[in-house]
Amino acid sequence: MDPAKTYPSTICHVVAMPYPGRGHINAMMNLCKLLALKRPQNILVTFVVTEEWLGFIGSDRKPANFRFATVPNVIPSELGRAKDFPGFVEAVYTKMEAPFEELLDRLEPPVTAIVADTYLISATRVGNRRNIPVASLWPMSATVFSVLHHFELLVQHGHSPIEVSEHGDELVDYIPGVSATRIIDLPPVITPKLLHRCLEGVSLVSKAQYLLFTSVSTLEYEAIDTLKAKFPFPVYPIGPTIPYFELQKNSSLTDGHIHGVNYFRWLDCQPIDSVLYVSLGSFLSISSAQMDEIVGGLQDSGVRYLWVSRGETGRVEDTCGGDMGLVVPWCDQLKVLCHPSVGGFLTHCGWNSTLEATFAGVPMLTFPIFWDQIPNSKQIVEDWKVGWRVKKDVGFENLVTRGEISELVKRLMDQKSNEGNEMRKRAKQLQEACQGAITEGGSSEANLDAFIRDVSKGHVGH
Ligand SMILES: O=c1ccn([C@@H]2O[C@H](COP(=O)(O)OP(=O)(O)O[C@H]3O[C@H](CO)[C@@H](O)[C@H](O)[C@H]3O)[C@@H](O)[C@H]2O)c(=O)[nH]1
Repeated sequence: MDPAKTYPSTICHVVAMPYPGRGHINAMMNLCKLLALKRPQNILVTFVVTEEWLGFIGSDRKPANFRFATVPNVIPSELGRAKDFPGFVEAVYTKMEAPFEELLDRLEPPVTAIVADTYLISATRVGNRRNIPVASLWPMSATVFSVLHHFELLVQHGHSPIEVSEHGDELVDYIPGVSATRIIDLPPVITPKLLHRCLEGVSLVSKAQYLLFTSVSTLEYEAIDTLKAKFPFPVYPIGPTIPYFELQKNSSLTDGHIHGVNYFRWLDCQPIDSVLYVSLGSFLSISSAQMDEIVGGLQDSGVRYLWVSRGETGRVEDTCGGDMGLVVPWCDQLKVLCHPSVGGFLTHCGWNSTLEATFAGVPMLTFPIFWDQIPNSKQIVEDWKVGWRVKKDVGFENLVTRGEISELVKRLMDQKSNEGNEMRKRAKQLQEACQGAITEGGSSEANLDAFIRDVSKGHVGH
């Protein structure tokens, strides 16, 4: 669709505003592509990012009725964002409203609905002021949403603020829809100001007209059901918001080239379920001493691995390398996880990675680093029982040793072990639940259709 073209006023124009971070943008992008693909004639999606982010994603494949629009770089650069995370969040909360509103003034055709990341409170405010319906997209688990939505309960029980080093093992069993969780497995308070900002985003959901979850209803049935009962508007789990609809697009022979290596071809040559995929996130990194233990543990295990390592690629390559492993700076993660040779995932438990591994039926070793990754790890290990913890006590300095890592990796990848087989069986069950949700008549598919029907009311062809 040509941005300069005029569109019929009857077209349903959805403006999407993601939070400017990879995990958030990916989820919003996948939702928007699905919306556009489902109604190629009746929906136009305008996806709003900063000029810097357009440089990163502007050349991505997209449907014809999906276009980008930009706001100026009013926030600190993505490159080095982790250096002052609180400052970055503050800028997102305070600097994006005016340029977003100015952009809306210029956009044609008139905007029918805004889909905004829950953390983008400015987009909700602008929508409210202009009487445009807002769908708040929560990019993390419904469980984490429930914890934050009921944060007052933690305060009432004396569990926040709290000294985690002394009370970390106390159980929180009063958050509606959330299974009993140790304090140490809840999202940690990074700074009081950040917590305040985050709670502000969650509380502003009450001013939206829809709440969308990137999750799947069967994965978090109780949390989602409780929240459905709380809000007077539709709550739609539409996940997993991962690019499953692009899985068939390229064959592994033409795809997968990076730095002169074709990692898909390498995977094709490995035995089934033999490769551990390692990715510990793009944003915050672990200490170099811990990294050395992981590298050593992997080598000692004798297990094959494909490691996505940003920043430290050279260092990891120098130490790893060899026939057993491949180190790349980036890969097509969902496709890698779905490759038959991949039998395990050492993950930082970002929510998208968690959904992707679940969709692919791959058991996990969890190494959460911060925020929602910690409860995600708990959910993977204790609730779904599709993984084991590598890092047990996030926030404490003690290293997980190479010996511990090597043992866990060997145990996970041992195709003959009973406990491993039990876990693989459960991973396949969750995989079926995820894949069922997106097939015709599945829960997420039905929710997405209902959402499209709701927002396109009054527009032709809904
Ligand atoms: O080589 C790679 C590495 C990553 N990815 C993709 O990048 C995304 C990463 O997302 P996620 O796993 O959620 O990690 P983060 O980028 O760290 O996500 C941030 O955003 C998430 C969603 O809000 C939160 O759950 C995390 O804690 C937060 O760090 C996923 O879709 C991956 O498939 C690739 O495609 N190739």
